[in-house]
Amino acid sequence: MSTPRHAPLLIVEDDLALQKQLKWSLDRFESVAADDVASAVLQFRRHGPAVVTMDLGLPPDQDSVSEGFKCLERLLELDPAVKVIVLTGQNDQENALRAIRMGAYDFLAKPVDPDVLSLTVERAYRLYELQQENRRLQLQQSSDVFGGLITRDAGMQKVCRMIERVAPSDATVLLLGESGTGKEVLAQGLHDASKRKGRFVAINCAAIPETLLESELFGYEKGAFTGATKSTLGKIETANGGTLMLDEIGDLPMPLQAKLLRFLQERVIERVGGRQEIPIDVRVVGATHQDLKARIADGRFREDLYYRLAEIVVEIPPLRDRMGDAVLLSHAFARRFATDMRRPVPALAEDAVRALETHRWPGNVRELQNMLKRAVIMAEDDRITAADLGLQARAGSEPEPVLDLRAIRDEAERRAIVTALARTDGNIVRAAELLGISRPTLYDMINRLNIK
Ligand SMILES: Nc1ncnc2c1ncn2[C@@H]1O[C@H](COP(=O)(O)OP(=O)(O)OP(=O)(O)O)[C@@H](O)[C@H]1O
Repeated sequence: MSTPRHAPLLIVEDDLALQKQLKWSLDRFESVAADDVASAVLQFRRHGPAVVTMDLGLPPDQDSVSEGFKCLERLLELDPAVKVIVLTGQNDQENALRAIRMGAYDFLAKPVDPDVLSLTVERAYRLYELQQENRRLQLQQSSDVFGGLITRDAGMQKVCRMIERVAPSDATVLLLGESGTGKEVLAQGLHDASKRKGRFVAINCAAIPETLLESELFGYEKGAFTGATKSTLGKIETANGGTLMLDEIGDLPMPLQAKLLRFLQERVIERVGGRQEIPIDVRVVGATHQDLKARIADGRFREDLYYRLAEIVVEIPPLRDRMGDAVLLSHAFARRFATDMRRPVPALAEDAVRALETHRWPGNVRELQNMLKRAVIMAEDDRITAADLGLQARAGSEPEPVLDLRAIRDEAERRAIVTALARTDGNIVRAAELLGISRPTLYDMINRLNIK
């Protein structure tokens, strides 16, 4: 195995002859040396070693182990991932174990067998590298592709993985989800993960008057209409080489739907008032909260355009269906807004948590974000209450979510048994088979759960 380029071996040994010997027997590893705590810390800061071999008896008190333990503590403080191999005296089991308890990777008794030492160092390097790689992968997974998107919900995480998977392709993606569910965040994430060189450009088709939308999208030539004093690029051309997000595409007027379809088929545009066809390489992401199938049935959306846009359809779950996310997001937003406002980060009071868990979130994450901003401003004594959120706990309006695991388990078991019995028309033997349990166990459960 070769030495990792950026992380040398640090040898801490005050006996210079021994230091030399160690360096020599470990010469296949790039190494630096130190002979006391101060120089070890200095070398550590300078070189960021992956592995350290260390004598416990260091000056000024070579006969005790106090300096050695001090050194071990300091190095692990600087990098808890570093692998320290402690070299102890013969029969010094107690100190060896103490070092391991403090976080040392391994110990060897002096005089050290060079082959054993070399092997131990190599193993330490391998472990260090694996842990680094692991950390790198974890960071990548929770990377900023989604610009700080927060979720622990399985459905939403599936959406993120799906976006990451389709990102490198050129497929047109249609994001379906209620307002405020994070469609724009996901479209931007798709662009970032695609590594396309051009820009991410978003246009809200519902927010621009129909008369202006065509020139917004396709651009115009000088003199195309009154006020067109110079040629201007449209959003499609601006996004050339990148990604174009057509938000609220369900609201695109019919004449523009025809023009967009032509663009998606031929990948060329003509600016308003222009005659030249301009080839464009752009990844298109459509997004809408509308039911496009219903709009097709009503004759308000072109079916052929739908199939051009819907190469990949991603359905984004509304916030009320994301388990635990409302409270998770609330903590995150409380932290963010309080930090921005240079105020202490408030805690969520119990009635606030309950109200957050039961609210229906018609405006999804955007609604929650606004609510938390207001609450951080309103909150007194570092606590956000349901009243600060403007969510009065409505007595009896929603049942409180059950958190009792036994009750949840009983309910799930009851449902499975009732379903199995229904499927097998009350046949206990077949129901037990279906459930993967024995017949007596099924009888016991039927009794315990009081299933009639
Ligand atoms: N999971 C999330 N974690 C953190 N912030 C989020 C998350 N989802 C959305 N947001 C934030 O909520 C706001 C609304 O998100 P976004 O604009 O992406 O929603 P949208 O679905 O595109 O809304 P609309 O349909 O109304 O355009 C943004 O400020 C966004 O940063």
